[in-house]
This record gives sequence, C-alpha cells and structure tokens, in this order.
Amino acid sequence: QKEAAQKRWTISDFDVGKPLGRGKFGHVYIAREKRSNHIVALKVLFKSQLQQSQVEHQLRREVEIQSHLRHPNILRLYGYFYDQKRVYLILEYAARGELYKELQKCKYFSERRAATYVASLARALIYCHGKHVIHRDIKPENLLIGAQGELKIADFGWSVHTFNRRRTMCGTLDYLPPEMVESVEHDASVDIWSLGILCYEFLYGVPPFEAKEHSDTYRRIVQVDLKFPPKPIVSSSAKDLISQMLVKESTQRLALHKLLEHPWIVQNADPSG
Ligand SMILES: O=C(O)c1cc(-c2cccc(F)c2)nc2ccccc12
Ligand SMILES: [Mg+2]
Repeated sequence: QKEAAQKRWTISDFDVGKPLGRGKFGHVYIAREKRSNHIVALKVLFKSQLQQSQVEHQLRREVEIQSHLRHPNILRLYGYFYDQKRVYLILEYAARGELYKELQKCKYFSERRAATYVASLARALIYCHGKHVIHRDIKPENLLIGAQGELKIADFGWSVHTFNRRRTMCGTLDYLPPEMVESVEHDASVDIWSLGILCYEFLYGVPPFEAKEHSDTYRRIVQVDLKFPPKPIVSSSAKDLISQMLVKESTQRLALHKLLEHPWIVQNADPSG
C-alpha cells in the first residue's frame, strides 16, 4: 500500500460509477480503481469553485492531515490528483452512507447505538489529539457509516495541527463550543464539546442549543442552557455524561479517556465499535 501513496493517479485509472452525493465544491462518485478492482469514493472538486471560496489552502491542509491518519473510525484518504479544471480526492468508500440520513430516518438512536458511536468517536479523537490534530467540525454531516455499521469521521476540512488555531465562522453554529463562538483561543477540548453535542443529538434527535435565530443559539451556547426533554426517556447516566462534556470552562470538560470509563459507555457501548 506504501507505493500507492507516491503513485501519480489520473482519472483513467478509474471506472467512475454513480454519484454518491454532492457537496458545495463538487460531487462524490463511487469508482473502481482498474488495476486493483478496489472500490473507492472519488471526490471531484472544481478549481474555480475552490478559488472563488478561497479554500485552496484549507483543502491542501485537509489532504495533508487526512492522508496521514490511520484509524478504523477515520475515513481513509488514499491519495489525490488534479487536472486542468478539477482536484480529485481518492477516499475510502463508506458502504452504509451518511450518518445524518440514518439519524433523520430513525429520529433518534437507542442508548446502546448512541453509546457505541460515541465510544468509537472518542477513540478516533484520542488518536487525532495524540497526533496534535483537532477536527473542529464534528457533526452528523461529517460522519459516515462503514460496511459493518462502524462510524467513520470524514471531512477534515476544518481540522488543524494545534499550532495555528484561527477559524473563520461558517456553517451551523450548533456544534461550536463557547470559546469558538466567542472566537477566543481553543484547543483539543473543542472536540469534546462537539462530541457532547453529538451524544445529545443521537439520543434526542436534535442538538441541545437549537433555536430559530442564530442569536438565540449563540446565547444558549455561551450560557450552556442545557435542558433534557421528558421524551424520549433517556437514562440519568447518559445525562450525567453529557453534562460533564458540555462545560463552558474547556479545562473542566470530561477527558476523552475518562469518557471511555464512564458507566454509561461501559454498560452500553458495543466493544467492537
Ligand atoms: O493547479 C493546482 O496546482 C492546484 C492544486 C491543488 C491541490 C494540490 C494538492 C492537494 C490538493 F488537495 C489540492 N488545488 C488547487 C485548487 C485551485 C486551483 C488550483 C489548484
Ligand atoms: Mg463538511
């Protein structure tokens, strides 16, 4: 597999199949690499779009970071290439698709399914943080499901090596912790906050600080206005975990390795992830 990293790919190396989805900068297709018959997801991005949105540097960073990460719960980026008009990312194909569609279909997940997902995300984030990478954009839209039902973190578009931490605001605010919404310095604990938001959304079907207006969401985040609805019924153990993650003071948030020892995770997460 090492030689694949240096190989110069071209589109003629692939049989391109049906579109899997469309993003802001282009489409993702299922494809088969001709020599190996390996099935991949080919993300095709238009250079013109990338230039217009001034995200070339972000894309190069995403590629640089994701291509070096190897973890069962992180979507592999096998390589990239580009031609006159497009940049192509050769990505792992996640057979069961996008998590947010699964969440919309189920409305919310069982405690066992939610805990299994949260534990696997925690292990992936421990791995990333060990390499001084913070993702900063953990939300359902950036999670995919593999052939065995395992979760894969995708889209490292907002990830950084923790030496530079600036981020311009865009997209939903729902998952941002107070320090990012107030755009002060932040560190790996931002991913712990987002994982807490995700855990809540897995169990209730909506993120905790959702509001009609951005200004209301902003206020609810900075005040950590955390409320648990009476329905669906959720264990107090789950609420305890969420309450230890959604803490305004970032240094007081439950550490990821402590999360894996929390009773709710120990009693509900499927060890295979
Ligand atoms: O024409 C180029 O040299 C080019 C290369 C890359 C690029 C190079 C490596 C990794 C990566 F993800 C993207 N991105 C672009 C985006 C817009 C316009 C041109 C380019
Ligand atoms: Mg994304």
